[in-house]
Amino acid sequence: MRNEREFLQDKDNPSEKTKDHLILLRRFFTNNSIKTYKNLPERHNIKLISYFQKKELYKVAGKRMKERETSMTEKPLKIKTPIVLTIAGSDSGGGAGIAADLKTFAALGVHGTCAITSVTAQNTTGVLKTFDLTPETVASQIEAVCTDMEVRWAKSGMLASSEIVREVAKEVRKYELSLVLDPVIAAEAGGNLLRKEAISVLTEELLPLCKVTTPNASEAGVLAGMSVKTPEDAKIAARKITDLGVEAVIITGGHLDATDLIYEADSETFTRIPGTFVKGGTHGTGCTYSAAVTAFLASGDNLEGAARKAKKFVEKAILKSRPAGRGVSPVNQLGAILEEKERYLVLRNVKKAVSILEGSPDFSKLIPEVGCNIGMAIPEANSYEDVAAVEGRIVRYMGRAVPVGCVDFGASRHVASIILASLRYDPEIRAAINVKYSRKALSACRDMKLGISSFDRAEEPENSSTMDWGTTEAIKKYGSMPKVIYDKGGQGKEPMIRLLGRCATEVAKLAVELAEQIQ
Ligand SMILES: Cc1ncc(COP(=O)(O)OP(=O)(O)O)c(N)n1
Ligand SMILES: Cc1nc(C(=O)O)sc1CCOP(=O)(O)O
Repeated sequence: MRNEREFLQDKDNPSEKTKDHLILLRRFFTNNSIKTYKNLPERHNIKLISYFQKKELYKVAGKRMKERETSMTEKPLKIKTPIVLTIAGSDSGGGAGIAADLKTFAALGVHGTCAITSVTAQNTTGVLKTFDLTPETVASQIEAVCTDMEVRWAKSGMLASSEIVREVAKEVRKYELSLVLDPVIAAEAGGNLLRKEAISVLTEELLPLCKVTTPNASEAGVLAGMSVKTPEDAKIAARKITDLGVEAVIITGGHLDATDLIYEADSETFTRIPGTFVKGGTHGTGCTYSAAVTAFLASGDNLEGAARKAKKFVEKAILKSRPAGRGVSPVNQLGAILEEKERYLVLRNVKKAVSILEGSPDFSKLIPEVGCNIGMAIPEANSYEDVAAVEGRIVRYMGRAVPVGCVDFGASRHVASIILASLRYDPEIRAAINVKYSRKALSACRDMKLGISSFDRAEEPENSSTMDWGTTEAIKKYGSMPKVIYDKGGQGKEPMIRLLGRCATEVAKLAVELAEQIQ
């Protein structure tokens, strides 16, 4: 299909012209508003075509007009956000209980509501005092939420007393809630959260109404009446717990081998979900996990899917925890989800940067023999997996810059090392590209008034990583963050120029500008 100008300049073959013209017009109407229709005949010089079918034009226009009318009269599409409820205690330290639950719900895109069972005076060192609310207060909150909003999935945390457990069981029946029960018995840092006498009420009156329960090893031990010290014990305990009437149990492995164990009573199946022990604050982990399982189930995941996603989410939330207080720091739910968003933004930026490079014929001349890569890191990156770059690098092919593979995290070593080293000095500098070294290129960098520094491979100590050491050396020598770091190579090592910046598109534009300067 020719473009409009080629078409109008072609004075031969009117029948082909008409056919092409009609296709052009159809495209026009598909892509543009009907209002511009009146201007169309002049633009397309319709008189040129003797048997231009006006009818055809009107047919297309009419159809488009009708489509627009119906789309305007249709009711706007309602996308439902799941509404979930947490029935739990408050933690004045903001790490566990409803604070953790509501943060988790918000991070995972469901609307969270709450019924508070107990107010705890708590911080990172433990629970100092608890003030239980009356069962009536708890029931009232559940009623307020459930009579107004469509709540299907709920979770329970700290239930404090036999009376509250009984009341919650009544409300779960009344509103036919699908309940995820986190059997909160004590806080990790110390302090009872469920009275001893309430344990049997929990197992006999509430547990049989639940879809899932999410104990850790010691809570599973209490529910099953045995000690859970090994993965084998966990299997036995899981069966015993479902014998109490709950449909499924997930015994979290944080206190065992980091593997979670799901047991579903109906199918009598065990599923193991391996994980890794991660370092960071863990206060609120149990609450966050059960809230995440609830949010994923409410969003339509099956139990295994919800459990897998919840585990990953909690691991990230632990990694992202921030020091708070003198005891166990709380997990960071929003940090966990923001990192996902950052990764998406970084991927998008690197992809855009690659298309800037692909679109510049001049740039291909700056590609070194070993190829070039462009990378960008997420904020606070600390591993290659936190830097996105081009798999297999960018090479020169038929006078053009061609990315060999896709943009992905973990795709670079050299450029990623340069970025990770730069980040340590200036967290704003998150992107880099390597380009071919030449005296001309270096002097163009000077003309462009870019701050330049360098390192000498001959001075590199043994057993160091060249990129990490070289970047660090160059930054130290310059006294602040240079825009350009070069080295003149070494035995079997190509000399190289690296351009640094805040994002991948910034360094891509800089590289294209440099390429244009040295033409
Ligand atoms: C009010 C309140 N509810 C529950 C807990 C227990 O939270 P959990 O997530 O199990 O975390 P740790 O307390 O074990 O860190 C709580 N502490 N407070
Ligand atoms: C081989 C090589 N050396 C570079 C340097 O800066 O010295 S850049 C480079 C190519 C890019 O590698 P990657 O895909 O590992 O980032």
